[in-house]
Amino acid sequence: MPSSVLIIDDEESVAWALRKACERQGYRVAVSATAEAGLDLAGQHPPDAVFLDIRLPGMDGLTALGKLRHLAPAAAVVVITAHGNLSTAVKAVEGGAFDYLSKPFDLDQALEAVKRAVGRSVGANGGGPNTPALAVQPDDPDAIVGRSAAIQAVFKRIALVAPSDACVLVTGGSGSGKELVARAIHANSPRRGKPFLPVHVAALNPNLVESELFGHAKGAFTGADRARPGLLTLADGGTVFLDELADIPLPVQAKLLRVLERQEVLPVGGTEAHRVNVRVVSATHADLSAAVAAGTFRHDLFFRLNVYPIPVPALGDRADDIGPLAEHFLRKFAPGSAELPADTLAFLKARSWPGNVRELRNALEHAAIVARGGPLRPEHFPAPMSIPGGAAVGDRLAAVVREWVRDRVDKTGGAEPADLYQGLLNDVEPVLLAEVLRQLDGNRLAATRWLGLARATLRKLMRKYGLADAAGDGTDES
Ligand SMILES: Nc1ncnc2c1ncn2[C@@H]1O[C@H](COP(=O)(O)OP(=O)(O)OP(=O)(O)O)[C@@H](O)[C@H]1O
Repeated sequence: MPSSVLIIDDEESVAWALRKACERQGYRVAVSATAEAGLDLAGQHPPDAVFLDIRLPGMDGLTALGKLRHLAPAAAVVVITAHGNLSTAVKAVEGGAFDYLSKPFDLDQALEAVKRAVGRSVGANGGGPNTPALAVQPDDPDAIVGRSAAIQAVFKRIALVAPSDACVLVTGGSGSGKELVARAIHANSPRRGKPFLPVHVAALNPNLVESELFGHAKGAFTGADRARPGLLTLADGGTVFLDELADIPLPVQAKLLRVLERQEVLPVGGTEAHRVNVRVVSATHADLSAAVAAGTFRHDLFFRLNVYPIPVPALGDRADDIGPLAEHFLRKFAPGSAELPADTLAFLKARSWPGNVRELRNALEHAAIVARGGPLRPEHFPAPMSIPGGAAVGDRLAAVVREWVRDRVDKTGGAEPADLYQGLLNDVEPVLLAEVLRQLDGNRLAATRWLGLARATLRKLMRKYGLADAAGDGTDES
């Protein structure tokens, strides 16, 4: 008998598209626009999988989720949400949701989820009555503010991994919120009554990283006049957050691996290891796989720490979050006074944020001071910060491309932009060709190799951009 899918969503177009996609896969499909009707259907014919929207007229999806668990305990529920927050994601996982999709999603994603859902064994998901209650409230200083689809994907990953003991590697640019993510994992885990200890590896004296982490025995080195426990021991039962993972010296990496594999710590100069129970969440803005390839980071440790990756998107890639974040920070810096007019918000969305959310927060604090209680205007904001060597050149290029697109869109004055793709090439190609030719003293044959272009293509492009005369050296051209 074909597997059956129940779709509970009041958005007709979404329900229709899901139904068609599922029917094409050979599933039997029932649809309802309200939770109440959906529960009736589920009671009569318990489905194998359910798509359940959170925002519904009448009973909301999260309440319905609890009821579905009783009515159709074997059904795998894929929760769908638009503008969900961490609370929604955690509640969905707690309520036993099998998966979580944020709108807009593409149909392939949905089909992937439903395939896994109908194929799973009952009770295989991590949710259930033993998962902890939501620990981060919206007004909490550690609340992760945002409503973009990109940040909702982060909420989902936090919610799914929090109840376990798995090591998590949080990646993302400087100031993007990696430590907040680590705190949210701890706060929503069963370890939340125990310490959360952040270790900023880059800020530690390299000679002391080892004793900071593992502690030392009395007399281990000059000045060690008494034994001292390390951070891993102090965090026993809780979570250690290792920030700037790439900066951990190689010998310390070997020792850390031992802690993770055996759950025991050997203090510097000590002879006896003792057991600890810590969960490690780590973060990096560096490309750790490149560090592994270069031999500066142990691959076995990398795989051990990267059991569950959570990439935090750059602020420039989630401009929809800038409004809610700005309101959140202004409530702190200028409660009740500072106003953010629409054109200032548009300005904030269009500019680049190499320092991500931290830069936005600092810029708003600055602007609130300069505006002295009046509405915030673009001229009240400091220029985008430059991170010398901080952002990889690829990241800076990506930021510039984003700015270029926004600039083009703004310039159309509300009309639809045209030929963006060719426009960007027209701006970028001549710079690329001219720089390569300059570096090769105009040698076109070598330039075709560097660029990976056919000679005829290079010749055509040079003519197009008026580079032929300037760069010609006659070495290889007829
Ligand atoms: N989504 C968010 N909502 C609210 N505040 C945020 C958010 N993301 C980041 N912040 C704030 O921005 C600042 C920087 O965040 P955080 O320290 O978590 O970033 P990070 O990626 O760990 O930075 P670094 O790479 O420098 O270690 C903090 O003050 C944090 O509270």
